[in-house]
Amino acid sequence: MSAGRRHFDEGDVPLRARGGSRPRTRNRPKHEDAKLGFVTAVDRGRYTCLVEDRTILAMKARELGRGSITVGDRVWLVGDLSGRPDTLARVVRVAERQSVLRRTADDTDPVERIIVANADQLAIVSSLADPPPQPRLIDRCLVAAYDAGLRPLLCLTKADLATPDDVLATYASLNLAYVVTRGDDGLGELARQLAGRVSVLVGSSGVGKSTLVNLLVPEAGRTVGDVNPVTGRGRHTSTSAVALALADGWIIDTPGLRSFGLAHVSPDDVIAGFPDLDEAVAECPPGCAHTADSPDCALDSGVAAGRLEPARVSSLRRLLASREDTDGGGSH
Ligand SMILES: Nc1nc2c(ncn2[C@@H]2O[C@H](COP(=O)(O)OP(=O)(O)OP(=O)(O)O)[C@@H](O)[C@H]2O)c(=O)[nH]1
Ligand SMILES: [Zn+2]
Repeated sequence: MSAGRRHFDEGDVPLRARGGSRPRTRNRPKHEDAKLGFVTAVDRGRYTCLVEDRTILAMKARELGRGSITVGDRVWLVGDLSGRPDTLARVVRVAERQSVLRRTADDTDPVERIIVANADQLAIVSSLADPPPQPRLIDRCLVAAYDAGLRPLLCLTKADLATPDDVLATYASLNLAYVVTRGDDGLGELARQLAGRVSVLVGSSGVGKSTLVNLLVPEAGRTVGDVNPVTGRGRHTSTSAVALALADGWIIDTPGLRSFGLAHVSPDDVIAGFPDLDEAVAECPPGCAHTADSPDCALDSGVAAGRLEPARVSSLRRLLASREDTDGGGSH
C-alpha cells in the first residue's frame, strides 16, 4: 500500500482481496460518512489512526462491542476527524484482516494475544552478542510467521561483536531472507527488504530493534536502552507496538519479547514451521511423537546421516514437548 507516504485512504485497503462475494456496501453498514484509517498505536483504549494525512485519536464505538482493534488494523471512523488537540473520533468498524500475528503467554495458555494485524513480513531481530542469539526463540518466531502467512526476515544485529556464521549455518536449509547489521552498516539491505511491505519487528529486549528503527525512521525517536552489563539484557524500553511509516511500507516496532508462546498453533502446524524437517518427519512411523525416545523417529536417522541440523531437531522436539506440558511449561 502507499500509506508509507503518511497518507492513508480507501485505496490502501484490499477490501475484497480474499475471495468473498459480499457486496462492498456491507463494509459500511450505517455510517455513510465514515472514513478509513490505519491504526498505528493502541494505548489504554485509545487508538492512534492515520486518516488521509492526519493523525487522529479515536475510541471504540459502543456498537463494536468487545471486538478487538490492534495496530495494523484498517478501521472506519466517524466523528471529529480533524486531528485537532482534544478531539476524539470513534471507530465504528474494523476492515477484514489480511493476516493476524498471534502469540500466547506460554505454550499451554488458551488466551491468544494479537500482536499485529495485516502485516506481511515478520522481521525477527536477534543480536549476535550482548545478548547472545536465542535460536529457540527464533524458531518460535519462525513457526508463528509461517502459521500467520508472513514472510520471515532474519535480522542479525551487532555483527561488530560476533560473526553471524553459526546462526546462518543453522538456518541455511530454510533459505530465509536475512540481513546482517553492525551499527548503520547493512541498513541499505534492510531498507530494501522492508520496502513495500508491512513488517513487524520482534526480538528480545536489547537486541537493537529501537536502534534500527531510529536509523530507518529518525523522526520516530524510539528510546534506545542500555544493555545491563550484569545480565546482558536490555531494559524494557519500548512498551507497546507502534507502526511507523517508511518511504515505502511500514515497520511495526514491538516491545522486547521474553517468550513467544505457541499454544494457538496445532502440533502439525508447529512441524510445518520447520520446513527443513517436515519432509523427514513424513517418513516417521504412524503416530510418531517425534520425541527423543520415539522409536524409529526419522529425525534421529536424519541427524545421524548428517542430513538434518541437530540444533533444529532438538529445538522442534523441545517445542513439541513444551506444548504437552500441561503444567504451563516454559516457552523459550
Ligand atoms: N555493539 C553494538 N551495539 C549495538 C548495536 N545496535 C544497537 N546496539 C546497542 O544495544 C543496546 C540496545 O539497543 P536497543 O535499540 O535499545 O534495543 P531494543 O531491541 O530496542 O530493546 P528494547 O527497547 O528493550 O526492546 C543499546 O545500548 C544500543 O546502543 C550494534 O550494531 N553494535
Ligand atoms: Zn518422528
